[in-house]
Amino acid sequence: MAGQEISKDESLSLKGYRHACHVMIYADTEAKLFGKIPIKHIVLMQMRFDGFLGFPGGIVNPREESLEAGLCRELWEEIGMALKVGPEDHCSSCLALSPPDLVTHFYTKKLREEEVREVERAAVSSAADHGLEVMGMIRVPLYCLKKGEGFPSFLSNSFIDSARSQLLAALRVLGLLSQEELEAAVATAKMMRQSTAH
Ligand SMILES: O=c1[nH]cnc2c1ncn2[C@H]1C[C@H](O)[C@@H](COP(=O)(O)OP(=O)(O)O)O1
Repeated sequence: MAGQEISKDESLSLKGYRHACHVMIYADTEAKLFGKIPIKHIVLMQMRFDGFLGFPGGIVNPREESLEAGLCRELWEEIGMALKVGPEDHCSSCLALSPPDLVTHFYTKKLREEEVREVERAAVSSAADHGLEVMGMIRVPLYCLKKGEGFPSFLSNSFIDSARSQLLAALRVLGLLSQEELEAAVATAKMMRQSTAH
């Protein structure tokens, strides 16, 4: 769950807060699963060292660098290549529910499909954090197949902090999935979690 939304400027005036910046990298694609199911969009997340899914990024100290400069530095460590994320890519800033002294800033960055492939290659071959803090970049399956396979099943995973809410909000705001598709996937994921709970 996400905490209370706050403006980026207001959050930077708060005393004693830490700032975390993360980015959703995405692209359009013509690719089709099994040659027939349109994938439509590539959305990148990562499997973290702690077994949770999240977005690339990390803690930034705004007294030392801008949020965007700090995010790009974190990206260099996690994906192993320079990726420019600027203020124009800012999506939301929220007071985290836990820990209480954290602001989470979220960005979205649209690339071309070939550039996303480059990010994926660099993440494995050059990133300092690969196999350490980051176990690997992953693509989010946005389609929905029978019995909740695809996006609903993906949503049943464990996400770090507000990463799941950030994903759902970004897909809605960017129009990558419709409100109806999102609601159906969330409802199916909830049923899947209940049916597998011990
Ligand atoms: O994807 C995310 N969305 C929202 N919050 C996140 C996400 N990933 C981590 N976090 C939270 C968890 C921590 O409280 C901070 C910083 O985490 P992390 O990315 O692991 O940063 P460092 O490597 O410690 O710099 O944000």
